[in-house]
Amino acid sequence: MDIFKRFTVEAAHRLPNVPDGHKCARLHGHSFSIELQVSGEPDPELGWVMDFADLKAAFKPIYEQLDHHYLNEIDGLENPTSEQLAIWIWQRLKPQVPLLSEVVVHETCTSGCRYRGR
Ligand SMILES: Nc1nc2c(c(=O)[nH]1)N=C([C@H](O)[C@H](O)COP(=O)(O)OP(=O)(O)OP(=O)(O)O)CN2
Ligand SMILES: [Zn+2]
Repeated sequence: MDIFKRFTVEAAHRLPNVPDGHKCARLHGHSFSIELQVSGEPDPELGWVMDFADLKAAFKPIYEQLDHHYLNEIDGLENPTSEQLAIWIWQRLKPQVPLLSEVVVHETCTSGCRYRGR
């Protein structure tokens, strides 16, 4: 069974490696929607795969590094595409949440990325 929790990260970025004239080379911001999915069997007594509150607590230090920050200034996010942000989150959260199965980054209402560790 898969459970998920969504977070909104307000952040600025620019994409430094895009071709000349690309709009994303300019500084701009997004309300990134980050969805974390955790997969496993529900505990027979508790009835849940994992307490949503524990997932929120595990993500909190990562969230705080991102929210209301300029992503390009964060170590490992010098080229903060949706793809790189999903990988960056996965690498930091997976050791804390072994049942983590997917990180989804919605950069806009129509664009985003799903990452499952590969
Ligand atoms: N594969 C990727 N492509 C693009 C990324 C990315 O992270 N990965 N990022 C961007 C920009 O950051 C941009 O802010 C988002 O791009 P886009 O979806 O083109 O944004 P729009 O709101 O302009 O989309 P429309 O649906 O066309 O209005 C670019 N590409
Ligand atoms: Zn962008």
